[in-house]
Amino acid sequence: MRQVDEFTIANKPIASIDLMEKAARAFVQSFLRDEFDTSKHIAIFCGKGNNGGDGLAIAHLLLSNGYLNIKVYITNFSSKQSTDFTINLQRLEESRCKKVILNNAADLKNIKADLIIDAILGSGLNKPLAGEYAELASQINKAKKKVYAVDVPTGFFAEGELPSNYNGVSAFKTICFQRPKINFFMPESVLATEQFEVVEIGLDEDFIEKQNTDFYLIEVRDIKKILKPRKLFSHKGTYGHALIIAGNTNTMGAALLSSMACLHTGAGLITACIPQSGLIALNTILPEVMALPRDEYTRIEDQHKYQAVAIGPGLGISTAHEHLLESLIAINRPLVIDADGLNMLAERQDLIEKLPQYSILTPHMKEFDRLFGEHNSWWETLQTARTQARRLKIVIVLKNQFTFICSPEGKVYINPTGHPAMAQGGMGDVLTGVITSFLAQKYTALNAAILGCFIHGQTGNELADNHFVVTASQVASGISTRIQQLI
Ligand SMILES: NC(=O)C1=CN([C@@H]2O[C@H](COP(=O)(O)OP(=O)(O)OC[C@H]3O[C@@H](n4cnc5c(N)ncnc54)[C@H](O)[C@@H]3O)[C@@H](O)[C@H]2O)[C@@H](O)CC1
Repeated sequence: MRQVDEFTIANKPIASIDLMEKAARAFVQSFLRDEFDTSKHIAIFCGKGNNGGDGLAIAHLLLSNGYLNIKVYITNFSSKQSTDFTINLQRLEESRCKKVILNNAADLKNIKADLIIDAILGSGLNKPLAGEYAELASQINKAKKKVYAVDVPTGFFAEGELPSNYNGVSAFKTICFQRPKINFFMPESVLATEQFEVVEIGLDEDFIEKQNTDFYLIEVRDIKKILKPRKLFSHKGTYGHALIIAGNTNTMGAALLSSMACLHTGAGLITACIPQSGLIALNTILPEVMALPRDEYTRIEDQHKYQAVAIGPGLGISTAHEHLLESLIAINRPLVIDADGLNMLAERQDLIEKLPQYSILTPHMKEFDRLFGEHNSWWETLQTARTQARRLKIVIVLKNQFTFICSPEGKVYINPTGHPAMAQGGMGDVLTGVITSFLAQKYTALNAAILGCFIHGQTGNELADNHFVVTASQVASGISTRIQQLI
């Protein structure tokens, strides 16, 4: 972002102070959508770098928007101050804004404010907080006020391994500039911010797009580019035959949910390979889906007739199932492997080495650790996932609130869709069905994973608008409508 910032200033008719003003305006616009009451007392904490410069510009703008109870606290913990901070400080001197200089954190007796804006340190953070900065962050947190952070909460690293003992500011919301920081997608970020919103500040988009990066945020426009409409004169054969090997006596629902999702995502034909005991349920609930009874099964005959094969949801672990997995891997055609398929793989590390290229693994964090060893942080987990995806030439879908899709080329695609209302059993089975369906329809493994995660999460998001909890069945049956809206 720093490079983009410099490029924009050098190549667009915009001075850095004006870019700061645009950033402050964008922050204030977003802030005003949440907080309308102009009688609120707002404490704005400013460092002396550009993050602090933003804070001063925000103070100025809030004053001109009728917020008269603004108090600006300036941290005087270092002698350095940025040019744009200095300019904005001069501008603020001319207003009636109350200012307090903090020479150390102890100068702050108590914070008499309804709201706090944190503009102490932003993306310039280059070491963990210590001394006065750490003390000030602790005092802000102890005040238990609603905190809005400017760009990045003070003390939070935008990228890289997050320290386990976070000691920075804990914000209610971070309003960040132009692009989300990668670490906002890590579960550990909840300690630093409950939510984040990205606001556009006019940085050069063409230049951003051309930057060399291994991290990509999946956006609607990407999905629209990948999705193909159904063609005139096409028939069920056009859209592939998916085989879903799933379900067991007590977990038949997993097979049904996966198959249902596969159906609503548009595969031409679907066969569910389930135990005899599930046939009545399958024929009753999903008459469109064919059955391949699994009782004595250790091999899948005619594997070539399936364009996509998934194994794992609710499958159960047994020697027969392990043989089945081994024989599928031996055929050397890409597979989608989930749940017990992954658990069996974890017990057979030799099979991991033989995984067909462009297979898709869909582990949650625990399954991932069983496969590739324990990790201490999400950043570490993500690095292993990238390395393994590249080494084995597979796609790894690392499931979480924000799912990371690691490609065989070592890139990471971050899926922004999904909702806490979806945190319920069966949701992963549905995702497997959706991805398998896209694979059957001849999307590449990477695109099937990207489409699957995005559309699955977006369907959940839409449902969560009107539901406290969104069930896996609801998501499965809502997928088709969502795809149609995207196309
Ligand atoms: N393109 C962009 O990203 C834009 C950025 N702007 C703002 O500029 C900010 C970045 O500004 P700066 O680069 O001046 O950096 P900061 O304002 O984040 O930090 C100021 C200085 O603090 C020092 N510092 C770092 N870690 C420290 C620590 N742990 N303890 C004590 N001191 C520490 C560093 O020397 C750093 O330069 C962004 O977060 C954003 O708010 C906006 O004004 C406009 C556009």
